[in-house]
Amino acid sequence: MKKTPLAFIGAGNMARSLIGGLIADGWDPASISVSDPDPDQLAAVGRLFGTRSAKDNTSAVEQSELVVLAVKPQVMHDVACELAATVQARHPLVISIAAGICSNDLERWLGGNCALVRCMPNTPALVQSGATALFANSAASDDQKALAESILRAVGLTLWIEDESLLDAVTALSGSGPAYFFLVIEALQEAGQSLGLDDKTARLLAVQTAFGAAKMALESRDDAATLRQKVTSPGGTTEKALAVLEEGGLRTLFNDALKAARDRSRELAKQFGEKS
Ligand SMILES: NC(=O)C1=CN([C@@H]2O[C@H](COP(=O)(O)OP(=O)(O)OC[C@H]3O[C@@H](n4cnc5c(N)ncnc54)[C@H](O)[C@@H]3O)[C@@H](O)[C@H]2O)C=CC1
Ligand SMILES: O=C(O)[C@@H]1CCC=N1
Repeated sequence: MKKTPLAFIGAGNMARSLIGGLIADGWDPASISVSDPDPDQLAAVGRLFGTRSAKDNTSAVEQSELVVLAVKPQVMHDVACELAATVQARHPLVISIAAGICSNDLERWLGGNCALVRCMPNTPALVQSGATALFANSAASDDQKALAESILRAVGLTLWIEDESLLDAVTALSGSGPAYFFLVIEALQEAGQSLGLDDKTARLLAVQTAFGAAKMALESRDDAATLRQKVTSPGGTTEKALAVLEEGGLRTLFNDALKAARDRSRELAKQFGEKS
């Protein structure tokens, strides 16, 4: 069992996805301390995973070598300032998963000279199929980078980026991305039902088709466009459906959607990152 003492600050959706994935990968729940001012959230995580519930954020960090900040961007300033003294005394590696909040703002709030990895995971981490891009600040050592990578790799694919500003694009693509695919599954299910399939049948066919397509895209040597062409028989059914999607502007819609998410990530940085 892996026993590096970890703290999760915030016990919400993303913390649960990461903790669930880590435990499934063999992490000892007793080495994970979690804090959250909402007693229901904290109790739910303890019940689900058998992690330790800390009485507050500071005591969670006091016992840990690695701290994952899993709170909303809106509260990151207050949480980081509250933890600054403990972080300066113990020098844990700090990992932030917050959308938008830049490493230099976070480092300043934590008291300066602090090893920091900023990353953008996604909720499929819960089933160890996450995708995470990571960025390390200059204070993070190679060993600390390797530790951060090992945590996120336990819950899926990891890759490093050198240019922190690209995390806004990563957030738009893979951070928010599971929601786009869930929407497509919902839409396919509803369309199947409107053609007469019962809801269970429509759901199963939509979900398994999404899974099969993703698995093929991951495992095949062909790119997505080639795989799409192989489904599309000339004069057949797929051709008709794809023509409707292309004429409806699906590509433009996704382009606009990702731009909107990227811009919101930039706004979050401005809105919540300028505090001293
Ligand atoms: N949900 C997602 O798919 C993803 C979220 N993120 C990022 O993860 C972070 C958390 O997002 P979610 O888990 O979705 O939010 P959430 O709202 O589910 O969880 C946030 C948790 O923080 C707790 N909290 C609030 N104030 C606190 C404080 N002062 N100290 C400690 N805990 C406090 C809340 O009670 C809540 O349980 C955000 O910064 C978000 O940008 C990143 C990748 C994907
Ligand atoms: O919607 C959000 O702001 C967060 C960041 C990426 C996914 N969820």
